[in-house]
Amino acid sequence: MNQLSSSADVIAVVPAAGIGSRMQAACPKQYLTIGPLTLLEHSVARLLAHPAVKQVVVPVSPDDGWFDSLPLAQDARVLRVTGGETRAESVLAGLQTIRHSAWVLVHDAARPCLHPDDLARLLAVREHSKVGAILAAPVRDTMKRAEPGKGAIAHTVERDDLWHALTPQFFPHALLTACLTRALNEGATITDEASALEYCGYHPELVSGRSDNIKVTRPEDLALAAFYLTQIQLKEHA
Ligand SMILES: Nc1ccn([C@@H]2O[C@H](COP(=O)(O)OP(=O)(O)OP(=O)(O)O)[C@@H](O)[C@H]2O)c(=O)n1
Ligand SMILES: C[C@](O)(CO)[C@H](O)COP(=O)(O)O
Repeated sequence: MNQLSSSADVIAVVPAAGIGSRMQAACPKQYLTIGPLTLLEHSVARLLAHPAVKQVVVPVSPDDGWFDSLPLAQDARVLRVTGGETRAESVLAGLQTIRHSAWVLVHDAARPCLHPDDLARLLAVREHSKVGAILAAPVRDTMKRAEPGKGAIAHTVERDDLWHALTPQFFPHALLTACLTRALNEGATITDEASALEYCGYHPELVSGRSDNIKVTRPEDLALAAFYLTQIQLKEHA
């Protein structure tokens, strides 16, 4: 990738090598469309709309047959790399292509509704933090822990201080790469980037984010994401 002009610049990794099995769609969900664009294109565009985000690395499946047909593939700011068997391995593959960026953002391709204000507040964390932060939304519902393997309630989970982890997640490049590498090498269960830092003893900050920053995961999520994205874009162009 081109050397960045300033250490203030940020590179994003947008993991897009999943198959979207829970979506039960004809193609991986990152290539489903809202309006004229795929979820991937919406997610990348919302990151590149911020002036600090200079480049985006997109890990895709080795046999991905969709990415190269997108206009995105011709954008000099976007680099396709080969993803891994898990989201964490895909993110690490993306991180390993980055040479000159002190901080990195990781954002799910399946989260097209990122609000610019949330992104700006997350990026501001680097002005005071050396560990980084994630966007997160406080839990609203009463949370239940199920009895393992049964459709019955074991107990209610205390919801004070309980948050939904969202993305983007924002960390020093060297710290995230080191923590993710160690966590994967040691067989830790890593479902987001913050869990790799937690595994290594760090405590990333929680930046309260909008609950409409949903991850399109199940069939009913696509229409909701389309509604939220339309609402955000209407306000941006008001
Ligand atoms: N090996 C993988 C698995 C997932 N992802 C990406 O990580 C993001 C969040 O993962 P998830 O929502 O679980 O996507 P999928 O794994 O595709 O969905 P599913 O679990 O339903 O198959 C998605 O953008 C997905 O493309 C990835 O880059 N590499
Ligand atoms: C990273 C993430 O979106 C934070 O909530 C989530 O962990 C991704 O989980 P998935 O099962 O890979 O969708």
